[in-house]
Amino acid sequence: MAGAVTYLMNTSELMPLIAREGMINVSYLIIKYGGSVVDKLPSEFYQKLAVIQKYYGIKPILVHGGGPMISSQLKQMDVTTTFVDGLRVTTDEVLDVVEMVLSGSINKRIVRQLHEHDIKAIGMSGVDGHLLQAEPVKEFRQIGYVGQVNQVNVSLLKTLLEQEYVPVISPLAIGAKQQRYNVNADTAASAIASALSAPLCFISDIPGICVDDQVIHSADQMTINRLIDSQTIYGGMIPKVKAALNALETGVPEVAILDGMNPASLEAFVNGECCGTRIKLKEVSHV
Ligand SMILES: Nc1ncnc2c1ncn2[C@@H]1O[C@H](COP(=O)(O)OP(=O)(O)O)[C@@H](O)[C@H]1O
Ligand SMILES: CC(=O)N[C@@H](CCC(=O)OP(=O)(O)O)C(=O)O
Repeated sequence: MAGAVTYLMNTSELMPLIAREGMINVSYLIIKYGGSVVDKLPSEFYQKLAVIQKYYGIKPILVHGGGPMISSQLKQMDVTTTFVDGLRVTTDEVLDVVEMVLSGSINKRIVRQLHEHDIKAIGMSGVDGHLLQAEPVKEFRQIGYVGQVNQVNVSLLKTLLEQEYVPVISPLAIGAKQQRYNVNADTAASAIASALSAPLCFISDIPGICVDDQVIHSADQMTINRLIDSQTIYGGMIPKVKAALNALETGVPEVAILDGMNPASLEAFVNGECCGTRIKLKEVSHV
């Protein structure tokens, strides 16, 4: 017990227990972290997660990626892999590897990391309990078994959350005829955030959206489209910003891209403070 008290005093003191202006006022928080940081997150990140759960009373849901690990496994197997606009071309053979890497090794590794930090966690993919139901993306002829989520089993999620579990979700989904789909982890997280109308943060290996090597702390739809057109936003950042905008369009109150190497950013996001890049549909003018 003495340990628990010391821990509380050593974090952001008791401040967050009192609601402050700007602090997000929600029950759930969707946190997506990508393969770029999955094995690099410092222990303080998980400590902050515990603080958010235990002292802010917010129920986190983790959605993870693992793109680089899938690519390296495919390489070991001599299978060539390609991407179209940040989405992996997914054949049946690739799908097997995606499921093995994401729902097998990465998902369980994250669950163990959470357990090490005294956080009750349960790992599952979108296939389990029909958590994420999907249909093929419209470009399926070009990119194969890539899905877009059309339904989230919210009642299953809520049952787990009520039991104080943190769901750790790998982004595979199930279709109408039991077909599995590979879903980009950013879009899976966005669909879950929309289904729960909960804030969403993307934890990545960069401090936010960068322009000329500088982080921009806020970006609206118009700015994002311009940055995509000029190829200032490219690769894996494209599905991320598209997922962010889609989330905002479907009722998600707050979306940000945060730096996984800065554990303070998660708590700053919850407190409504400046951190990473906040995505907006339209920049609000203060004049
Ligand atoms: N304007 C940009 N600002 C920051 N990162 C960008 C930008 N455009 C593209 N990126 C790339 O996006 C990457 C993050 O996307 P991704 O690799 O898919 O990450 P994750 O695995 O965390 O989802 C960065 O490492 C960077 O290489
Ligand atoms: C369709 C599609 O591209 N799926 C992704 C799923 C993993 C993912 O999104 O991982 P990151 O978050 O690390 O990018 C893939 O196969 O790489």
